[in-house]
Amino acid sequence: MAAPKSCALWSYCGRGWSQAMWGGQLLGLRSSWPGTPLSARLLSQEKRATETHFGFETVPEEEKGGKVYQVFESVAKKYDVMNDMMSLGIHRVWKDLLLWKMRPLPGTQLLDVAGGTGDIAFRFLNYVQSHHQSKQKRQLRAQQNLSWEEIAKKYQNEEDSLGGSRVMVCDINKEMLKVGKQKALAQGYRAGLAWVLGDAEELPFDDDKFDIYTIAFGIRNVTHIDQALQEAHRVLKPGGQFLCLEFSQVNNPLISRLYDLYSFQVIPVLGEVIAGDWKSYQYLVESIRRFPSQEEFKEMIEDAGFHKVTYESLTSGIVAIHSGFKL
Ligand SMILES: COc1cc(O)cc(C/C=C(\C)CC/C=C(\C)CC/C=C(\C)CC/C=C(\C)CC/C=C(\C)CC/C=C(\C)CC/C=C(\C)CC/C=C(\C)CC/C=C(\C)CCC=C(C)C)c1O
Ligand SMILES: C[S@@+](CC[C@H](N)C(=O)[O-])C[C@H]1O[C@@H](n2cnc3c(N)ncnc32)[C@H](O)[C@@H]1O
Repeated sequence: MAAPKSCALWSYCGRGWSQAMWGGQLLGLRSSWPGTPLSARLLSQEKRATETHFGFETVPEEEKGGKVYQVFESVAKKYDVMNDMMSLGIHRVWKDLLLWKMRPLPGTQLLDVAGGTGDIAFRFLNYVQSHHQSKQKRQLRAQQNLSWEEIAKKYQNEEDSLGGSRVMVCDINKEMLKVGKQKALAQGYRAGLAWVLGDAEELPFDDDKFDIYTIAFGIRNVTHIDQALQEAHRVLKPGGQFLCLEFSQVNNPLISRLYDLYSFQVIPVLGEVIAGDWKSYQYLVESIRRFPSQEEFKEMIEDAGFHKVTYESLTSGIVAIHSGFKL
């Protein structure tokens, strides 16, 4: 595996360890195993406290980042086609709905974390461009005395066609970003778009920098979700919005049974047949089941300091869009 050499991965391992030490001490105070020396008890509890989940597997915290990296390195090239096949295109509707909920204003600075192959960023650029163009058309119609040269000039300026809006795609995985950049090139996205390698738990940006932070199908894969939420809060400007699209909890028992059947019996098979990768798609469905419910995740967002936290369940709760504001 080509694990990222950036210090980001090392430093979050570092933080994971110190958090675990803290957790271990807390557990140590509460525990009461007779006959075991204190040092041994603390050591064993520290060890347990550094464990986390990778799907249904229990792994040491410091190993999760590398395992997640391997998954997305392995699926990167087939990622987009897999999503269309597995969801019968429904993931496109969910992503469109995220944009409709966002309703970016002219000049919006968006940070799309775990942005992968750029689906959210491209939708953002389409949205701001089409809204800016209709506004421009209205203005041009109002200015009857402009020459054709002046009109043509207005349409030619690519940067201007976005009304000052920009999107930064940030992802920890080089291969996902590589596919995203190739897609951008092929589909003609250039202006207002930047790609950066970075960890959601330790974002390489200053405080109070972005108007909107999005994370779509990304936060489930992060080792310390609370840390990623705090980072989201830090980099947003006051008044900025946090938006997260993620798998959630199905609220209808019949659909839930069908959903389980489809998830566990069909998805890994599709993963194997289309991407030659059963394990990564087994991880996908397991990680979905491990992710907190709508209400639990709402609380976590509030704990990170966000206000006016709400969510909307889509497709019977298969996914949900969470929103919060930094005040
Ligand atoms: C490695 O990590 C990852 C890799 C990735 O490629 C992607 C992600 C992140 C995910 C996204 C970006 C989103 C796109 C990906 C997905 C939606 C895949 C995950 C899918 C699920 C967890 C299952 C839910 C899927 C859907 C709601 C999409 C619609 C699918 C269907 C309606 C299935 C229809 C298929 C058949 C009828 C084929 C035959 C199936 C069987 C024999 C099995 C039994 C199935 C049924 C009885 C019907 C299936 C019923 C449901 C799925 C429930 C339907 C519920 C409603 C209509 C409300 C990543 O992290
Ligand atoms: C399922 S993909 C989602 C991609 C895209 N947002 C979409 O909706 O199609 C999950 C992405 O999260 C990224 N990721 C996982 N852990 C991360 C972390 N700690 N920091 C940043 N990105 C991460 C993966 O590399 C992958 O590209």
